[in-house]
Amino acid sequence: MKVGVIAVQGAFREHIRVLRELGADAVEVRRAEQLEDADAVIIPGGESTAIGKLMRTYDLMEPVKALGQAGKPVFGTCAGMIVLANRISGGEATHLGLMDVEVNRNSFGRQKESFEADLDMAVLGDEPYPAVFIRAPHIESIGAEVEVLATYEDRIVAVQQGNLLAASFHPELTGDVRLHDYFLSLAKRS
Ligand SMILES: NC(=O)CC[C@H](N)C(=O)O
Repeated sequence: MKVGVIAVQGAFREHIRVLRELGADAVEVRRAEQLEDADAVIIPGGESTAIGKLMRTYDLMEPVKALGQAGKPVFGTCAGMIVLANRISGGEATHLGLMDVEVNRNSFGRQKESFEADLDMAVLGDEPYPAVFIRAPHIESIGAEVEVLATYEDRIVAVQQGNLLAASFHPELTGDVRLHDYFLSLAKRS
């Protein structure tokens, strides 16, 4: 199982570490060729404007879009979720626009820069999932094909649309590998 992690900015090293711990062949992606035989892709957290700009500069937008449209799993965390969205509140220009969600970029920002919260996520079992939020976005609205996986204080913070997965928080920063494991299970099925 080869998983490409977009490695232009942000927390890509942490994703690579978790994926390798789970036995996946994780590779840092900075060139389109590195995505050629990828079974799945992760877009990490960081800063969405920077990630979007660098993905365009390195010609990574089209190949990632093509993988997602071909049914390969794509997981966006925090800024990566913003990069996946097809609407950004305030009318900002979108990036990949693959996922039918509207995101609010800095909904948990300023007053609460970062925090941890236990989330109920039925797809991960009964045990609460410890989520780390850092200047986190949330999902304001979703299309008909999108399933809510978790909410925090009535805000949607994790979603799935078939092969596409997105979370407001940073699953690569907690010791809990269940969400990466779930993502890899989607890749095995596809
Ligand atoms: N930790 C994060 O990835 C923060 C994302 C940030 N709010 C953005 O707009 O890109």
